[in-house]
Amino acid sequence: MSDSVITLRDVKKNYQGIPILDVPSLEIPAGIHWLQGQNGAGKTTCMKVIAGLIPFSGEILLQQQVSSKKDPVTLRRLINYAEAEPLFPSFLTGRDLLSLYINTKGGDKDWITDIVDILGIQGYIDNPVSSYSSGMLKKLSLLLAFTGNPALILLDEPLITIDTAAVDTLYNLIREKNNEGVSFIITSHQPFDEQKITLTGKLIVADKTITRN
Ligand SMILES: Nc1ncnc2c1ncn2[C@@H]1O[C@H](COP(=O)(O)OP(=O)(O)OP(=O)(O)O)[C@@H](O)[C@H]1O
Repeated sequence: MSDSVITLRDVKKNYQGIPILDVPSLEIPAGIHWLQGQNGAGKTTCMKVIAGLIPFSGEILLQQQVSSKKDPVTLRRLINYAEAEPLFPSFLTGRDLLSLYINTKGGDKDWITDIVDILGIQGYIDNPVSSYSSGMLKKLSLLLAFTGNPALILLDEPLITIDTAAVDTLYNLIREKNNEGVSFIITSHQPFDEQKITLTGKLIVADKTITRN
């Protein structure tokens, strides 16, 4: 695997003409990165740009090979994203969403089923997501971010609303997948337990740009 997981080249993102991100050049090495910045600095915008979920100008390269310009579909398949405050169509059940993700993204179904059990989602997986509490919804959304065979997983505020047992499970999942070569970019306003995951470095979003620290 290339040492670089994500490269940004002249990436610019505006909302209604207002510049939010302007990153001339950034290379992010493989590993586990903590994306930091003040409220409104542009962390979520940065994740949505990298995940290919919102339009932007410039180019993103995954592992110096897969280009957002030339191969956006492959790029999206290899990058998973869990939103800070997930929203899903209310009439779908957790199982509907899980099946949809597994069918679209592939990956190891048995491994995912084991995680459903470990996270304790099996008790409500057949209920519509409209009946889920915010923590239940968050666990489901984190689980969905681990489906398929991603090269990079983006987790936006994964520690909020989940209980301490789920936080430990999440740390274990991150460690396990990182050992298999998956990289992570994670935002959190709370510090990580660095006894449980080893961070590669920090990415700071400020003044519309992103710097490595
Ligand atoms: N859909 C949108 N339309 C217009 N402006 C937006 C939109 N989404 C975000 N913004 C603006 O872009 C800027 C960056 O927002 P973003 O959500 O990326 O920040 P953040 O660093 O994730 O913040 P927080 O720590 O509060 O979650 C903010 O000024 C915000 O108001």
